Amino acid sequence: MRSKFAPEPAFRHGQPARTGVLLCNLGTPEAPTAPALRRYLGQFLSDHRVVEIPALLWKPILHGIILRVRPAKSAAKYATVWTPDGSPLKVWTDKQAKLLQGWLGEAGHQVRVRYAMRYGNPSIASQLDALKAEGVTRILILSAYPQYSGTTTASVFDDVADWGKRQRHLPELRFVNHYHDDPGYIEALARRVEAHWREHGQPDQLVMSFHGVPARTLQLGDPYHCECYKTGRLLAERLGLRPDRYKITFQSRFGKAKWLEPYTEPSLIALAQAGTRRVDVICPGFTSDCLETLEEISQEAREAFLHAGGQDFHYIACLNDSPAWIDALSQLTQRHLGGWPTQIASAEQQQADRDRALALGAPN
Ligand SMILES: C=CC1=C(C)c2cc3[nH]c(cc4nc(cc5[nH]c(cc1n2)c(C)c5CCC(=O)O)C(CCC(=O)O)=C4C)c(C)c3C=C
Ligand SMILES: [Fe+2]
Ligand SMILES: [Fe+2]
Repeated sequence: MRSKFAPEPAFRHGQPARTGVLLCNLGTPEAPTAPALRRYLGQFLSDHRVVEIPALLWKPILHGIILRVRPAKSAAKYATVWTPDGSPLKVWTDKQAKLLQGWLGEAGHQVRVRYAMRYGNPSIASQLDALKAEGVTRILILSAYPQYSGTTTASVFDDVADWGKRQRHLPELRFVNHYHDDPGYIEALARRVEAHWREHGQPDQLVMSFHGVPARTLQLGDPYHCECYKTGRLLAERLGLRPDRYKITFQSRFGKAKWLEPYTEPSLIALAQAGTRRVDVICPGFTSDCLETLEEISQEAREAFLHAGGQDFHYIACLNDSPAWIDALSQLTQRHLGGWPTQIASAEQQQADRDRALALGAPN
């Protein structure tokens, strides 16, 4: 009888435990084309964590309508943000993983950093396999989502658990649930905003736009809404903004059901109509720029605000490869690795690693 467990390499007695960090992001299509979008959306929207409609009802809608119409429309939007190196989400996540590896210290300090995508490639399973093949026996799963949501964070957990079901020799696993109020994360966001304001002055309103989820999930106990509000409040406090100078909104609504409100675009239109001349928009829940920030906010929402009478619209880029963010990621990782004997490097070695990571291309 064939076993469902993959064959294991011979157990290496006496070798030091190696630690892996897997930075997991949502996923993105392989190309800005309708067939690539069909594959990506097919996998994404079949996840019951994302669309909580019974499969018997949802499958005919997904395959009969959505996957016939949406791929071409979404592909056209992706084409407007695609870079020579591929999808922005993948480019930034790849770079963050490389920089984090440098910040933490490379070979010799026993920590190996990789990134994976929940949908599409590189898959979570392939990167967990790769870490195991590199001799890693302890893995920290770190999602790119600061705010916990069943639709994203828990879905990453499901995928890791599915992989685990196929392993005979499991690594030790740790899972970061959220870091929506992490001081390093808030500081990195604040520095992003302050850098923008040093160059362009302050707006009348700072709009903090988070990805939406169905409103029902809040009633059912998902903490996402509360965590977005806490992030927003902490960022405003750090920036010294009074409550009438900022607004928290939710974007990227999908389908006809009620999602978390207030919605971003109608809020921007209302602000313009009420005489707000300049808005700055930041998307704190997205740690990498992607379709939802570069197209939906920086293009579509900008146009809606200006069309409604607003004068000036500034989009503030995501954390991407900002040094304060990589530093926050590194602190967060080290805290969650606490207790695992990973031989974190000396202060001098860490500085040398940061210099090397910066030479990889992070701006100052
Ligand atoms: C169908 C419901 C969706 C839920 C629930 C949802 C939650 C959710 N998503 C993100 C982050 C991202 N979503 C992105 C794209 C995207 N999201 C949905 C739908 C839901 N998201 C779709 C259909 C798409 C694809 C684009 C489209 O066709 O409109 C992205 C960008 C990916 C990229 O390639 O650039 C991100 C990031 C979060 C954080 C979240 C819940 C908190
Ligand atoms: Fe989404
Ligand atoms: Fe969108």
